[in-house]
Amino acid sequence: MTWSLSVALAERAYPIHIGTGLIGDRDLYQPHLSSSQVMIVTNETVGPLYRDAVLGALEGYQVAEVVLPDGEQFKTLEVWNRIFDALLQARFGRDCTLIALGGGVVGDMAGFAAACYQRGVGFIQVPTTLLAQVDSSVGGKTGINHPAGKNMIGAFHQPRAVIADTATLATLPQRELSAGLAEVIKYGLIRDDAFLSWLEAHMAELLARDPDAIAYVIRRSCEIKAEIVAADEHEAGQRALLNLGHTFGHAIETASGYGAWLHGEAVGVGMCLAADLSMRLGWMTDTDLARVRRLVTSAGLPTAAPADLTPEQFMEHMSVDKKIQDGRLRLVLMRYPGEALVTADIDPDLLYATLAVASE
Ligand SMILES: NC(=O)c1ccc[n+]([C@@H]2O[C@H](COP(=O)([O-])OP(=O)(O)OC[C@H]3O[C@@H](n4cnc5c(N)ncnc54)[C@H](O)[C@@H]3O)[C@@H](O)[C@H]2O)c1
Ligand SMILES: O=C(O)C(=O)C[C@@H](O)[C@H](O)[C@H](O)COP(=O)(O)O
Ligand SMILES: [Zn+2]
Repeated sequence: MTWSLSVALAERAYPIHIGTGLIGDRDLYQPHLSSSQVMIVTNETVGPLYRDAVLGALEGYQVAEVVLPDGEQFKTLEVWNRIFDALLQARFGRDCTLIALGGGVVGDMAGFAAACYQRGVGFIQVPTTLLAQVDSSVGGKTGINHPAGKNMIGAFHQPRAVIADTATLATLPQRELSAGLAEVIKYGLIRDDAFLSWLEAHMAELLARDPDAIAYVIRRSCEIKAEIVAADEHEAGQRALLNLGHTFGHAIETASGYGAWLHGEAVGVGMCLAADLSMRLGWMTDTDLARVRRLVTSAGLPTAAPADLTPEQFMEHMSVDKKIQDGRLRLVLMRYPGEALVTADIDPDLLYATLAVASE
């Protein structure tokens, strides 16, 4: 069974295909290739597993490949530049197409390279992690990290298509599966209490990789993300809700120097901290907070920040958050599980109180 949905962005609308065995389906790629020149951007883990399937779909095309080192710590300017070296070495022109084959790190870097190469070329997302299939391959946020902050250098550049082959998840390590579930939980918390209840009831099936359960959460997550992106492509408003847990989570990732914490793990902790602060503000109840923490735990994710990250260090890292306006920190918090909001109206003492218990 294949589901296809569309990200409704007028002349830049694009399909998201979700199903098993899609990675080798020539018909899904062909309409989105601008010429015979195709560059596969992958990493040293995913390339050996799935490049042949992609190559099978591209017979007759002039295909080149660039293989990046694997890990969040390599989402850097220096490593990103290797994509341009490869494109120039292959003498690829403005009508080439990039294929991002891998998780969110490869997708963000390849997408940003596509945004910049010769001032912009097309790219196709072929996400191979749960996190990338439910979140990072959709919506056109691309970029790289800076030592001082996550995703600090980047561009909005939408893919031409997303081809999410759920069969690729068979080789994904369990820790990475859990990391992907953090972003899935996020969608429930920001706008779908029924989905949240469904996740509570089916977490064991998801962790056991039941194919129907996995396909359902990818589809529902992509539906929610596609709807939000279509309404607010450049994050002028409601798209910021997709950042629930990320101001705290990005601080954890940056403080740890990238890589020790998976993005999804940091976001899981971040959502617990957002729930804690929402409770201190009198919005959520302690029952709601316990529910959020229980769900995050049930997905195999941590709920506590590193013990050596002080509130002052947290604040320092959070002070470069991209949602800051007029020098004021804005956070995504929750009125209750299933309804999030963005607010700058944050009592510093309550925020400090949340950060002071972050590692508990
Ligand atoms: N652009 C966005 O909207 C967006 C959204 C969420 C996250 N992100 C970014 O995505 C990144 C996290 O993505 P991620 O969680 O996919 O991490 P990742 O890209 O590092 O992939 C996780 C690990 O799984 C391996 N892997 C990938 N697919 C595999 C497979 N099928 N089988 C076996 N191993 C496989 C990778 O090599 C890597 O070691 C972060 O940099 C985050 O900032 C971006
Ligand atoms: O697509 C979005 O918008 C998101 O915020 C999705 C997030 O899960 C993702 O981690 C994103 O890269 C964070 O964006 P940033 O602007 O805070 O770097
Ligand atoms: Zn994220």
